[in-house]
Amino acid sequence: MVANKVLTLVLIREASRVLLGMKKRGFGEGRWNGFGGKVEKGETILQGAIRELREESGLQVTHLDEVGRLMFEFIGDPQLLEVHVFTGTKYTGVPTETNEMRPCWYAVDKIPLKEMWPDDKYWFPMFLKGSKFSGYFKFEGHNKILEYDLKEVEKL
Ligand SMILES: CCc1c(NC)nc(N)nc1N1CCCCC1
Repeated sequence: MVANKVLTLVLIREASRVLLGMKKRGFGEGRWNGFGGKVEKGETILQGAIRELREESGLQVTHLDEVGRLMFEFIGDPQLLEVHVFTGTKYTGVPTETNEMRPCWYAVDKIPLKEMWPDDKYWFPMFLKGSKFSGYFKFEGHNKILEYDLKEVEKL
């Protein structure tokens, strides 16, 4: 039995814009996404989210709210990915390009969904509405969703 791989995804939001990063290498390269990655031993999921945001964007936050939980299965890979999605509005620092990510603010009505992971077009509207959401996506490769379910929830 292979344990889930726990990952974080942080979306920093201001009134009418969201901070995304262009992934410059590795998993998800060439796609806009929030900031995040693996949770390391000895840190909580929230601490991992705060760390990845700082490492990948230069922004520091003291508080994040968990707004979503997404499970991903990739056909042929026994390890499920468990992504904890967070949002925050209060930060210090300025978005800074790193060797992982090139940050850019996007207006909420101009989110580049076609240049993002295919699942985003399903849950991003829930994120923008301020809903909490929980979902599962079965991928074949990195571009094809074979099946999914997704629902808005009162409580994660
Ligand atoms: C699990 C992959 C993934 C994905 N779908 C497949 N969709 C989005 N938006 N982000 C993802 N992560 C966010 C955590 C860090 C890795 C990439």
